[in-house]
Amino acid sequence: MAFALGAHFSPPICKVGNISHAHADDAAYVRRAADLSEKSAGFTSPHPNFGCVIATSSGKVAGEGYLYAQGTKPAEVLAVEAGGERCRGATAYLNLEPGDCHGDHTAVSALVQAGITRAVVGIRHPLQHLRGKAVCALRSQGLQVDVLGEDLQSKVIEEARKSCLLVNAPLILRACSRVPFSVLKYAMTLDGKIAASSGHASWISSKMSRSRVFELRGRSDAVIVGGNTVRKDNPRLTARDGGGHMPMRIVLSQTLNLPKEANLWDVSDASTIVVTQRGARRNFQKFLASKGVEVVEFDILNPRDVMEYFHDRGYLSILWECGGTLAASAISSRVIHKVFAFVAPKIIGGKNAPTPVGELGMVEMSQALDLIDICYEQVGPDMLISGFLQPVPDLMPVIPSEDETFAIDPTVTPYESSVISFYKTWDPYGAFSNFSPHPIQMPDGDGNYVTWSSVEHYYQAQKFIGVNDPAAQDCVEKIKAVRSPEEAARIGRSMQRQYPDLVWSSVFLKGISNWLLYFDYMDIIGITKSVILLSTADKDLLYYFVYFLFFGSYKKKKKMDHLGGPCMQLMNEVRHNSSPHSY
Ligand SMILES: NC(=O)C1=CN([C@@H]2O[C@H](COP(=O)(O)OP(=O)(O)OC[C@H]3O[C@@H](n4cnc5c(N)ncnc54)[C@H](OP(=O)(O)O)[C@@H]3O)[C@@H](O)[C@H]2O)C=CC1
Ligand SMILES: Nc1c(N[C@@H]2O[C@H](COP(=O)(O)O)[C@@H](O)[C@H]2O)[nH]c(=O)[nH]c1=O
Repeated sequence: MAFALGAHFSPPICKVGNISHAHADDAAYVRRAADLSEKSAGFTSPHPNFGCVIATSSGKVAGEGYLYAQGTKPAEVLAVEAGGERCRGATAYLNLEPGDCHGDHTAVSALVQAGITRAVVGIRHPLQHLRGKAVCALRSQGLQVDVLGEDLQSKVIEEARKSCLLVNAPLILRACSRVPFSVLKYAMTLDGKIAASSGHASWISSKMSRSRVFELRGRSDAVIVGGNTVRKDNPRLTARDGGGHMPMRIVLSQTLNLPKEANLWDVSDASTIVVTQRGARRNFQKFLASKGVEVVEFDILNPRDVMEYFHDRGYLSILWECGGTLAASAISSRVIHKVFAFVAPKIIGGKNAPTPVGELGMVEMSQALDLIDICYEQVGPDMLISGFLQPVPDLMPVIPSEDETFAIDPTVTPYESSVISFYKTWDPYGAFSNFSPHPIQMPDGDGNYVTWSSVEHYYQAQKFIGVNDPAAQDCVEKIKAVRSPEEAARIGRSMQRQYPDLVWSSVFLKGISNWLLYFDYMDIIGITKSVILLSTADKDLLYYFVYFLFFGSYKKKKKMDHLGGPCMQLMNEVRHNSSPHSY
């Protein structure tokens, strides 16, 4: 699949004065960058969408690129590679200011070295620790940098800026709130029902609409349903594209009165988490755990707390495919940002047939929630109506960080400052992440050094190396071949789910050495152990991957099975020993 193109895109011609002509061109190229940036959707877990278009002074596109996945080549690098010599004196159009999770200014250096003389940036990076850095770096290298809405202002520019905001809405939201971007999707008949009175709902929307839903799932970190939808529909909630990104499946159930036989308990294709109320049906919780389903308990199960929890676990984008009961609760809790309603030209009737949104406590039409930025699209015989329930926060002038908001309004709780949380490479401290895109060299069984694209590639492959089974060897080769650490993780985890016995014992034995490798890896990427010691001296280092079943759960301090305990012990030693750790 090509993702760096020498494309044939030309901006629409505008015949009004020179400035508006230039603005129309700039706006069209930035919009093109925003459209391109979306092409990565569904390949890996959602990540910031970056696109880059390079246009020559005569208005021809020299090269284009988009970020395929976390940890792969930046869009700017791909675009200058495609543009070659034609980049000299050209303008680079970026929907989003580059983020520097590599620690080596890759995107900025690529543009400078290619001879780009002007950059037009759709929006500044929303994350505080990256915001403005690349714009400054490019300017300090002598490039003219125009940021939409700051250096360029007009109606067309404003529209282009908006397309940049929309294409990265989940990231923007992450910068200013503590919940993931949530989309409520449903399919209803023309008379507003999401099922017949019997509860039967397959199918309301057409095959084409349902394929569109698979695509939406592929763009999401997780899909959520309520307990009743599990009981009535026995859904699978997979993206169905055979090998692409599979969202986590999440069930919210207070009673845990769920069937023993359910498609969601088969975790061979995708993982499932059941979120429930503390103490609910302990035996059923054990049963779910035996199936490989994670159970998370809350004191009171409300959508906002659940969303804050998944935000803290690094989730960026959630698709709600529940019925009206949970949908109403989620809307009331103000966690739903966007709605996708598929309306099918069918009438089913039924006084008690369920509707998409249950009780919201509104009594007058003036209280109705108005959608904004509405789109109407025909999908086969159905109409898809989408729109935002809450505006995407504007970055102008600057979204205050939660810490800054706390300084003004102490009732707003800032992030727990004693915890360093990282998972995604673009988060603060993201370079610590096992997804960080730095190749490592590790000795193989014969002592020869082999290069792995990232620690994640190496780690996932270790699960199968030495396992005497052709399927395991095939899996190692697949892991080696994929470009992004997240793809490596997907292959490794899905094999692990399919063949738990094959994998487990070998991983267990290798576990500690992998952890030690992790510290070596930090040396490789230039973060020495002493820096770790300094920067974490009075902090709890919260490694998200200790959530994984294998490591046990450090945060919940519940199960320190497998590696959870030894990891924390080792970390405490590293943190508190002044002498270098011996390994
Ligand atoms: N056409 C469509 O797009 C869709 C249609 N449907 C249809 O809708 C019907 C089911 O609708 P509905 O009963 O509303 O299903 P929901 O998916 O909304 O499930 C409701 C259940 O969610 C759980 N829940 C957990 N936390 C909360 C909370 N804070 N507030 C509310 N509920 C919570 C409870 O589960 P528990 O009881 O286990 O504690 C509750 O009974 C089915 O007939 C199904 O076919 C469903 C989804 C989409
Ligand atoms: N009935 C209905 C939908 N229902 C939703 O899809 C789920 C089933 O997903 P799966 O088992 O993966 O095919 C179901 O539980 C409910 O959330 N969706 C739609 O796009 N159109 C429809 O007509």
